[in-house]
Amino acid sequence: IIANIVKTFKYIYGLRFEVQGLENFEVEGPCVIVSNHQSILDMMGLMEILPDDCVQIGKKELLYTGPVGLIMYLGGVIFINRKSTSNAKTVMSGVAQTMLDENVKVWVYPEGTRNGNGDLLPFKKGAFHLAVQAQANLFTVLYSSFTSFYNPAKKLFISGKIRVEVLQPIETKGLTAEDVADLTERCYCTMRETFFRLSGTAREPLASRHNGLLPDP
Ligand SMILES: CCCCC/C=C\C/C=C\CCCCCCCC(=O)SCCNC(=O)CCNC(=O)[C@H](O)C(C)(C)COP(=O)(O)OP(=O)(O)OC[C@H]1O[C@@H](n2cnc3c(N)ncnc32)[C@H](O)[C@@H]1OP(=O)(O)O
Ligand SMILES: CCCCCCCC/C=C\CCCCCCCC(=O)OC[C@@H](O)COP(=O)(O)O
Repeated sequence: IIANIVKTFKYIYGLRFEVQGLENFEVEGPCVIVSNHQSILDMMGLMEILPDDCVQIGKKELLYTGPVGLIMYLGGVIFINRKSTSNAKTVMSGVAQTMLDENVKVWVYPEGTRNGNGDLLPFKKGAFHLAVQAQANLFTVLYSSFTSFYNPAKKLFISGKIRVEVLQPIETKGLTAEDVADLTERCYCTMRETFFRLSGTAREPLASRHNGLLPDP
């Protein structure tokens, strides 16, 4: 119900979604879906392609946003405390079991926060641990940059087109916790390349973007 309501918002805001690779979602069974997260506008992009039986991981503060929090709670959003890694890890290991028991898909924003600076932030590892723990397929989804039509700092919000791509699933069967760092890095590199391609922007070296905090790809 919520997806159908939110999907109508694009007409109000003059946004158009051009989706490629949706057929990649046509794989049975539980999975983890990771995507980039630029703004609250992502809720429209999420609902545009949301598969059935898919819940999202959200920060626990969202639970206290009145009716919106209640809707999220009823919709099955899994709330985590980002300030406590041990608490978030405990919640997420329970999620791996539920995914398998109830055939559920889980959508995670691995940047862990909104980021509208025209690049991807370094990824947190929770989503990748989750996929490995559940031995489930991992899907990566990219939304092109919003910066040409939406920039709160410049008070810019005009109509625009968002290109979306669902990439081929990545199998995690046989992977263990030791493989998570490598899996995270591989997904980050692929998603960043795809993000720049969809956005029509040039790839900048990681070191200059993140002040050398990230290792070279
Ligand atoms: C008409 C009205 C309409 C109204 C519409 C209303 C509602 C719409 C309905 C629904 C839509 C809902 C959409 C919700 C969107 C919500 C968006 C968000 O809130 S994004 C923010 C929250 N999400 C996240 O933070 C997820 C990403 N974060 C992570 O995955 C993190 O890893 C973490 C689990 C939170 C932990 O964070 P930390 O900062 O500690 O990061 P690290 O990744 O560096 O981890 C540290 C350390 O721990 C190891 N680790 C991490 N996770 C695990 C694990 N699960 N198991 C084992 N180990 C784990 C990790 O490897 C690191 O160790 P090491 O460095 O040694 O490798
Ligand atoms: C100005 C344009 C506003 C347009 C809004 C259009 C779309 C609205 C659709 C549904 C409305 C309510 C859903 C609220 C969900 C909010 C999800 C979100 O974006 O949470 C922030 C969280 O990830 C990270 O938080 P921080 O970036 O760390 O803090």
